[in-house]
Amino acid sequence: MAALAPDLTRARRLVIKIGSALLVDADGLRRDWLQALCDDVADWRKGGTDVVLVSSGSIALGRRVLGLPEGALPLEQAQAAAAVGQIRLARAYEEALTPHGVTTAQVLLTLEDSADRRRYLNSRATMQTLLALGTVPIVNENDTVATDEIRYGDNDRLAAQIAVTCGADQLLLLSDVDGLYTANPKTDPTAQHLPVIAQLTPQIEAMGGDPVSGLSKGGMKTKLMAARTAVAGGCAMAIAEGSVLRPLSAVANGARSSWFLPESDPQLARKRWIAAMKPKGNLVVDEGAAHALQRGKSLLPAGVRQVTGDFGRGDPVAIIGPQGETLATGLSRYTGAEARRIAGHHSAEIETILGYAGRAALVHRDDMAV
Ligand SMILES: Nc1ncnc2c1ncn2[C@@H]1O[C@H](COP(=O)(O)OP(=O)(O)O)[C@@H](O)[C@H]1O
Ligand SMILES: N[C@@H](CCC(=O)OP(=O)(O)O)C(=O)O
Repeated sequence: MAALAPDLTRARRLVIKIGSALLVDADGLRRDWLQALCDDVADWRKGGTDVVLVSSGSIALGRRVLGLPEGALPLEQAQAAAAVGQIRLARAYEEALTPHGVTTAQVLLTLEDSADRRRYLNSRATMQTLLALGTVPIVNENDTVATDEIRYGDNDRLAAQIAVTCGADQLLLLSDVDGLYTANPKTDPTAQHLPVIAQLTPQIEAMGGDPVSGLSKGGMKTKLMAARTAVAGGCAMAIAEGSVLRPLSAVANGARSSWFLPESDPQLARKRWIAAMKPKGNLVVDEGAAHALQRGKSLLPAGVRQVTGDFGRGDPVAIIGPQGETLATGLSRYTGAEARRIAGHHSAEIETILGYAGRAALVHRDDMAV
């Protein structure tokens, strides 16, 4: 393993993406392989790593059960196959992990669940809770309802989004290739393997070639797009050969792979992401609150003089100083209507004013880019 590559055995929170071809072959579900993968997953859980599995395979499994023909399927048939396959897929993971005392949970998402702020916060909270409870979430795209406009279409990018959403420090894409090469190794015998990619330069991005289909499903292209999301979100990403039994142990023991190094720590990446958001409202604060923010404190309702805009919980708001200068962008823990009612009041009064106990801070320092 290259010196700079992260150590898989030391992952704090690990997201693993499993492609359809690894799970399903001409004879159906590869149960022995799945059991060996889950034996690895259980070992990593025992070692204290939180694990999320992003698994493809619902369409590949379902189409076999339904006896659908080879080749591309019309959308309705792919969705029907996904419905039939997903239930079997989730069951197979459950059967492989239960003997290890590991509880599984099924999570089905669409692109909208990360694009829409409220749904994003909801799915993030659910994932955090599932991990805090010690379960292994099994994630897939909700293919049965996801039409073209709202679907990722490939689980590489879904896995990267999940990794960033959950604050994972490592993402492992298990594929049929042991990493990124300077060109497609299946067609170019001179292609060189790249063990560590410290920066996603345009030269590296060009190595992905063209997507296999209009949906960018498959190939290296979507893996490089996933890498961009992961590393910008502070998560290291690896591409490794997954067809061997116990692929996590293989990588940990030095099997060839490619690692993309994170750009920054997740907290810094999150602040950058917040800073780039378009505010949906303004909170004008007094001198005391402005000073508190400079010292890294949260914004309490007591320091807020004026609230403008119609925003929801979790929406971005601009925090404006007494002289009209923009001090920060942050995510509001209250709606615009609620913020107007509690502005200027002490946090202890929130329950009396709103009729329920809310958070003490209007914008928490973790959710603020100053
Ligand atoms: N620069 C490259 N380096 C490695 N593989 C590449 C490259 N360009 C294209 N590929 C192709 O990408 C394939 C892996 O993508 P894909 O088949 O979609 O895997 P998965 O099913 O795991 O998502 C490899 O088998 C290889 O043929
Ligand atoms: N969500 C789809 C898989 C999409 C996908 O990315 O597939 P693959 O390229 O095999 O990882 C399914 O479960 O069939």
